[in-house]
Amino acid sequence: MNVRIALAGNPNSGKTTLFNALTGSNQFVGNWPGVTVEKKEGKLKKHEGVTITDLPGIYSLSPYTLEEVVARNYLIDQRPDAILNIVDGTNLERNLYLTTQLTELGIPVVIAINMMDIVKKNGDQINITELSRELGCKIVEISALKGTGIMEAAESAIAAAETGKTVPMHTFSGAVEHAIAHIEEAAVHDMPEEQQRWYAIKIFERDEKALEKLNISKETFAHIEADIQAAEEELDDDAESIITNERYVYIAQLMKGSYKKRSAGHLSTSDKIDKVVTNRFAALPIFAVVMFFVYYISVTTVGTWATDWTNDGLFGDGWHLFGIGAGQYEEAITDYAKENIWTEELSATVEDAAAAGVVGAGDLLGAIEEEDFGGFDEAYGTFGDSLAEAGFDISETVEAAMEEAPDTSEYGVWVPGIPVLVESGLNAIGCADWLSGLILDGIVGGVGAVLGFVPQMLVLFIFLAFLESCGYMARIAFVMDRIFRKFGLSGKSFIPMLIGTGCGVPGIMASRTIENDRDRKMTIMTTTFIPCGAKVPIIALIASALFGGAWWVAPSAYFVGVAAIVISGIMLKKTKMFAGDPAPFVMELPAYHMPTFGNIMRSMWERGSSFIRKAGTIILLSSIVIWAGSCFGFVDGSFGFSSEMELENSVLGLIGGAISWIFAPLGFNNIKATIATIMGLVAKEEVVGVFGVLDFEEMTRLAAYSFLIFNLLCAPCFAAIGAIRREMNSAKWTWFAIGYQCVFAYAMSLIVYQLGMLFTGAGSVIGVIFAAAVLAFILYMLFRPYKESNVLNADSMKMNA
Ligand SMILES: Nc1nc2c(ncn2[C@@H]2O[C@H](COP(=O)(O)OP(=O)(O)OP(=O)(O)O)[C@@H](O)[C@H]2O)c(=O)[nH]1
Ligand SMILES: [Mg+2]
Repeated sequence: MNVRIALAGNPNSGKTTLFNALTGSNQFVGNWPGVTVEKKEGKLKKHEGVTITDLPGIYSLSPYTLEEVVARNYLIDQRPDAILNIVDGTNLERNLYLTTQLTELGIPVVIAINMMDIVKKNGDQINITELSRELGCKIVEISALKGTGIMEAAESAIAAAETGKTVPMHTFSGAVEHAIAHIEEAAVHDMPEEQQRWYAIKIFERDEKALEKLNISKETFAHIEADIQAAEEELDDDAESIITNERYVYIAQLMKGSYKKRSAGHLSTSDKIDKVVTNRFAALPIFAVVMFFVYYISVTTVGTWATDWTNDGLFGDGWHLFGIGAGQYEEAITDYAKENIWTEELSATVEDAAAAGVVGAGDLLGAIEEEDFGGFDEAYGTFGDSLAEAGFDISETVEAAMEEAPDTSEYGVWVPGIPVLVESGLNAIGCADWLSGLILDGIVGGVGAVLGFVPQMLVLFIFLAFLESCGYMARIAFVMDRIFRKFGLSGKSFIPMLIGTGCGVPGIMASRTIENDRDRKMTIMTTTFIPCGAKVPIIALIASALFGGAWWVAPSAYFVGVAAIVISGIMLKKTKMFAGDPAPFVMELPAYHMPTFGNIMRSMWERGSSFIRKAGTIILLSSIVIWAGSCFGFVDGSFGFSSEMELENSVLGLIGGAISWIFAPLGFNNIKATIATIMGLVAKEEVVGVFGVLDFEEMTRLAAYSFLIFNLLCAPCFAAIGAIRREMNSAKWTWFAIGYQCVFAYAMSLIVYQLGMLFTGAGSVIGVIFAAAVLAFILYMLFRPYKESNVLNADSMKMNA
């Protein structure tokens, strides 16, 4: 026995929630319409040979958008053995429109009325027996979220699949039925009987896709056309509207007989919340504050704390178990530092350096004044060399004192970090030098550097999952529409960008819900400007290593992404390819609800686990490649391996050195930054991975920020480029998208770096002139009056070819 059951229903009715519950899958669920854009298959739990297919949501079987086509084609061409029609009980009337069409397909239908928990809470009543009799199929009340009734629904669908078809109970008016009967006779009588009615209705509606598929001869068609026109004349409307109207009349009558709403007219809690969060003036500030806190908490506070522990503890020297002994150590080391490190002489040197404006001296001074040894140690590690170079060498005092300093592991319960354990393990077995180098520097160092950021990302994903599944993000799409519209994108473009905060690949795929081809292309091109999960570590690394964990770095990266989208939208809209207004925004706003803990965790894990999987595969591999590239090279004129290879002589260094000039105008023409940027194309996590393997090399803050901007905005990783290729379905458009992203990133970094250098007083004349020219061009594009032209659309067609 092999039964195929398809879950079909309106967007946001709970299909995927039910699918996950029935099959134990982990498909993404969100509280807005259009979450699922591809069909997904799974096996029904505790039942042999039952396959369940989750489909994208559809409002009718006449699709408008790409993902709706996926659903319709599956139902019509693959013909599942039964359809489990998920109906949102809180929106019964609108949902039944699809039901009336599904029952005509000649496939057995079982209706599952979902969200019964809310329906009951609202005190509304649905008369199942009556409705079931009228529609001619079995109805089960369920709550996919709470898990009630779901197995019964699935089992009813299996039973329906085994016993045969659903008989459509609804008949259209006389004139229409007359025409349909004729059409069945003339055009589709050689089809399986149960499919005839559906095709006849579609032919009556003059549905292009159905007509295309059936290949009806000219004479037959003329004959049919006469029948259709007769009905149109009699009912004084066009065929498609006749069918639509009659369906609505039928549904209204169904509702009258089987649905009782408790109270009408009073504002629901959802409406009350919406009055505030979608308020014309307050909406954006509220959103900005919400996003600020999300990024601030996940990257700066909780995130930093968790990441510090993984980086310095788990993948570092080690940590105090449960913090036992940490306090004593803190006291001991502070006392020791006050006596031996922060001598008057050293403090004076640092003060002088700070007065002379040496980078990092302020951080050191601050740490000394606050008696914060951790902060001092970190700042010394980063800026010690630059102080020495500027003639304020404090290394002698510090290094000498550190020899005798109290050791963390003598206090409390000390758990050594993974590198320490691995190193002592390798030493114990007398491992060869190169092998322990590969394992420690290549694998543990590279993969560890990336994994260290996992906690931070998980925190971010929890917040995003909450905002998504409670329904807030759907409002933001609505609010953003008012703004996005001004620069040529619709609010619908916001959803892909939102999903893109996790990973660009599903983000790009989510652009399928956008009907208008031009809007969709523009969204695909700009979605990856939003920092994805893999870019978060880059932001965090630069924020902590070069900006001393400044609070504004992480939110600023997010706003750079949004600004890039806005600027690109305005500029692109003024080009030939994207001229024209975005399609009107239509999306229903789902009711708010409290997400379940399980759902949030699932969503977080969905996004986070791919990151961890990548660490185990592609990042592991490229870490090894980078390690090898940095250890093999030319020593004294001959090629070979050395664990003490100078970067400049290594293979990696030679490659990086050969092309680093490209980034000179952006301020980071050093070999590591170049290699990191290139490896970023493999996976953005690699940018951090490279610094992990190759150690962080000093950059000025301005150069680092320029490096950050470039890496945030330039072409995404290969996986995302692949997604762009698939969704654009054209090599030309893919190249155009990548080219645009890289050029745009370059321009932005150039402007920031060169004009920033002006403020430091060290700007170069040529650089500033170039940057100013680029800025002037962008401003010109932004403020140039907008001309619409018809000829231009032809060009966009050409590019599609
Ligand atoms: N209160 C309540 N909420 C539910 C129930 N079932 C689903 N939801 C919520 O409804 C929202 C939409 O659920 P999904 O499963 O993503 O809906 P879908 O039909 O797959 O949506 P698309 O993929 O967009 O077509 C989510 O926020 C769910 O948590 C239910 O029985 N009760
Ligand atoms: Mg879904």
